[in-house]
Amino acid sequence: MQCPHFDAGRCHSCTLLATPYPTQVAERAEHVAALLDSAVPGAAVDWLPPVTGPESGFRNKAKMVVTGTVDEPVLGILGSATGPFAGQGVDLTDCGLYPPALQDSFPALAELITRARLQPYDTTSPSRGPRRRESPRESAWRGELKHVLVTLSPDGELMVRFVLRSQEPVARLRKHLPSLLAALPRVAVVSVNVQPVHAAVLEGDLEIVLTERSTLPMRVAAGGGADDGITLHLRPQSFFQTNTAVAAALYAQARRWVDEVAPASLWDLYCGVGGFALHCAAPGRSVTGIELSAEAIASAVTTRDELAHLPASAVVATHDAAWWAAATRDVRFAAGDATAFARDGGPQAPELVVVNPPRRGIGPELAAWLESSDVRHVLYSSCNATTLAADLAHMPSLRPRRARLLDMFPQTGHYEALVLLARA
Ligand SMILES: C[S@@+](CC[C@H](N)C(=O)[O-])C[C@H]1O[C@@H](n2cnc3c(N)ncnc32)[C@H](O)[C@@H]1O
Repeated sequence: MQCPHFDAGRCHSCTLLATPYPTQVAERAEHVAALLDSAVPGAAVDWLPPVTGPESGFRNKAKMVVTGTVDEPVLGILGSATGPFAGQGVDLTDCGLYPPALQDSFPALAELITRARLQPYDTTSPSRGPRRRESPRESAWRGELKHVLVTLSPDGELMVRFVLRSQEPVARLRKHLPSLLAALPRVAVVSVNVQPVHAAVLEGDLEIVLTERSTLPMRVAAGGGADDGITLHLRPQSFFQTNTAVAAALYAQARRWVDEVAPASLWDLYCGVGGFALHCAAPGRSVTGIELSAEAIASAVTTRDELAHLPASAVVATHDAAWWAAATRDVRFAAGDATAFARDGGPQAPELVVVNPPRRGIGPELAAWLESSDVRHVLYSSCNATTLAADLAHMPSLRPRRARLLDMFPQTGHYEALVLLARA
């Protein structure tokens, strides 16, 4: 794939652009197999062929740093610390990783920034004198708008979040919101996130939703059909897998392996908005999802309740309304720390545990708990095979049996790996 920004040295994100895509996939497959082999020597792992999706236009979310001026805002990234673009805003509105519907939203968003006078946050210079630089207080930096975060649903709707330094511009944003909604009628949710700290942090704790709707419906359909996917609800501060097509394949694969094992009880730790829990639900199966973000838990509960009360004629993910009413009867979600829940949870250990942690992995404490528990199977979905391998080394009694690479982030060294472990 060719990219003018990469060629000119303006953006270095897609480190493997020069490598043909089939070679990239083969190398990633070798990489994860070698890591698993070194973590668990001699494990007889049945590898399924890698799941791939489109090579470009696959990112469902754009995280745009806003630089430039209020009259000419630049949406993209800040050039890397060294080199010819250091400290400069780089326009990435035509980035090839974004689908056309995301790219098409950027001009109207830039126009709103100008109309509502959302001055881009100036990360480079405190406004008043050297003493401020010695003691960097947030008030010393100019500007308000830090990032614009845009998520595209598979059905073409958008969620737009403005990350601001303070609430000062919120009234202006509200006033000009109708013009944005007129220009982009597929915008379902608009919110402000307040991130008051001068630090390389994408977003803060406070979220103010400006639209009537607060969730973006994300239909994840492995087969692509209108009624074969579950529609997950996504609130502004919740995590969602970056590549919706590959995420659908990930949840479908998880469901197939879980149904083969047919556990009566399952925990989905690090459950986010409930993707694994809800895809793996079944009549007679008790499912518990645990997640740190209360917003994500609220989203998961919304989806569960929607599935529990489908209209009699509805068919979702090939099951009818009666099946879903039975499948969701024993599905619960709770906000909390995954390790603390397992350690202090009190309830009997389930037959199967799904874990899908952030890049740092589940860590030695949860791995040790799983190792010494009665859990028969673990389904580990990982976006970082190095921490996956380290975690597996802490669970020698749980042997990897089946595995699959899911190519979630083409053009980069990153990928998702799904591994089914069974107690030896
Ligand atoms: C890779 S995401 C997976 C989310 C979800 N399984 C999915 O498929 O979208 C990891 C999730 O773990 C959550 N998380 C981070 N630390 C956690 C912790 N200590 N305990 C529970 N959840 C945590 C994050 O908020 C995030 O939603």
